[in-house]
Amino acid sequence: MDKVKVAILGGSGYTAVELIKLLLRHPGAEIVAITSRQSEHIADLHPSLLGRLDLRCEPFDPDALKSKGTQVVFGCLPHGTSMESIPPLLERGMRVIDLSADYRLRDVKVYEQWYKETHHDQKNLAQAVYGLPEVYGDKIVGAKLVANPGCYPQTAILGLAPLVANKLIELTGIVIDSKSGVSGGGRTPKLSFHFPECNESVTAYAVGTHRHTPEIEQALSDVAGAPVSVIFTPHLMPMDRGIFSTIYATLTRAVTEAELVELYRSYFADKPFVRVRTNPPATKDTTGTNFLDVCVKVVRGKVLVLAAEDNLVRGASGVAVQNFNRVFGFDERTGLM
Ligand SMILES: NC(=O)C1=CN([C@@H]2O[C@H](COP(=O)(O)OP(=O)(O)OC[C@H]3O[C@@H](n4cnc5c(N)ncnc54)[C@H](OP(=O)(O)O)[C@@H]3O)[C@@H](O)[C@H]2O)C=CC1
Ligand SMILES: CC(=O)N[C@@H](CCC(=O)OP(=O)(O)O)C(=O)O
Repeated sequence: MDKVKVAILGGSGYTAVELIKLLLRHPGAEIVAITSRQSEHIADLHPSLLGRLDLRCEPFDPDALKSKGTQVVFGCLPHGTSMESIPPLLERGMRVIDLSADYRLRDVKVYEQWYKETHHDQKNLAQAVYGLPEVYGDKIVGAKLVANPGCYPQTAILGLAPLVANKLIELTGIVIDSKSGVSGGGRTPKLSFHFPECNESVTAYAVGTHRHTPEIEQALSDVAGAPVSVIFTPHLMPMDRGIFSTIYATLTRAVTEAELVELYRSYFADKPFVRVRTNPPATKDTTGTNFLDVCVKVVRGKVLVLAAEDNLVRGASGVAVQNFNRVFGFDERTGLM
């Protein structure tokens, strides 16, 4: 089988370099182009790629990408920028897996409310598939535009899916307390991520306003078949990478921890990247992998879910490759195990 020809947008960023490393190991993918506003060799932008990929970054030009035979483009751009770049790629018949948030929320009004930006590509929003394979797996097969999920939402959605699918918790007032490493904010410099600002310190941010709230609610409402509402609070942790979420919900009936562990094991039995554990996971257990580790506990009548992942792999580039595998008919695990 010929390799699928791949292009990547936003070459200098963190998700791009993770994606490049994963795709270099993928037997069915060939990177034919990387775009960047910087006309540099990719190994000058990311020295870890020295000797592994001999490619100079190029300016974004949809016709040039098409002329190289590109079949799929991974967008590793900030939200807002992504929706400007993607329409001409789709028009030229290339598929897109977008790592930004621009195509995740089905309701454009919800996007504009939470992102405080006008959505410029409602046409393609209508055909986008939310790329969380464990929930929307069949819809991703052959999709033209995949909206890769956010990093935090994956821990919350997968952590809660078995409970909401089985109506075991109240669907309002679910509390999601999440912590992220600093790479979650990308490579582009921001003051709050400057080493002396965030090292040896922990803080919450975007309290009550974080844009992942509606994304979590949209997916969990799909799983529940009824509206779900959550209180989501992210925290910045002085570590390079990793996300840890502690989730609290109220049980609708008495159930033992052993029954819940069994439920989680059976719900994720055919989902190779979700590992159900009986002890609390640690971010380090998942570093550099596409695994999302989850543990469920019952404490004083409440259910607690503890979930950990690597924000750059499972939270972004790894799940993007998982989606690539689904779109092009590879085994879901290809290049990721
Ligand atoms: N970091 C994470 O953990 C996660 C990130 N995401 C999402 O993935 C996307 C990429 O994130 P990440 O790699 O971390 O971000 P980075 O800031 O590390 O990289 C984004 C890249 O996009 C390019 N870029 C930035 N601004 C513009 C602009 N105005 N116009 C054109 N290109 C621009 C730059 O590349 P160049 O200079 O080469 O042009 C930049 O390096 C974002 O949408 C992010 O929200 C999703 C899940 C997790
Ligand atoms: C630590 C940190 O700043 N994290 C980022 C998460 C970014 C991300 O993955 O989200 P999108 O793809 O939805 O932008 C944030 O909270 O904005």
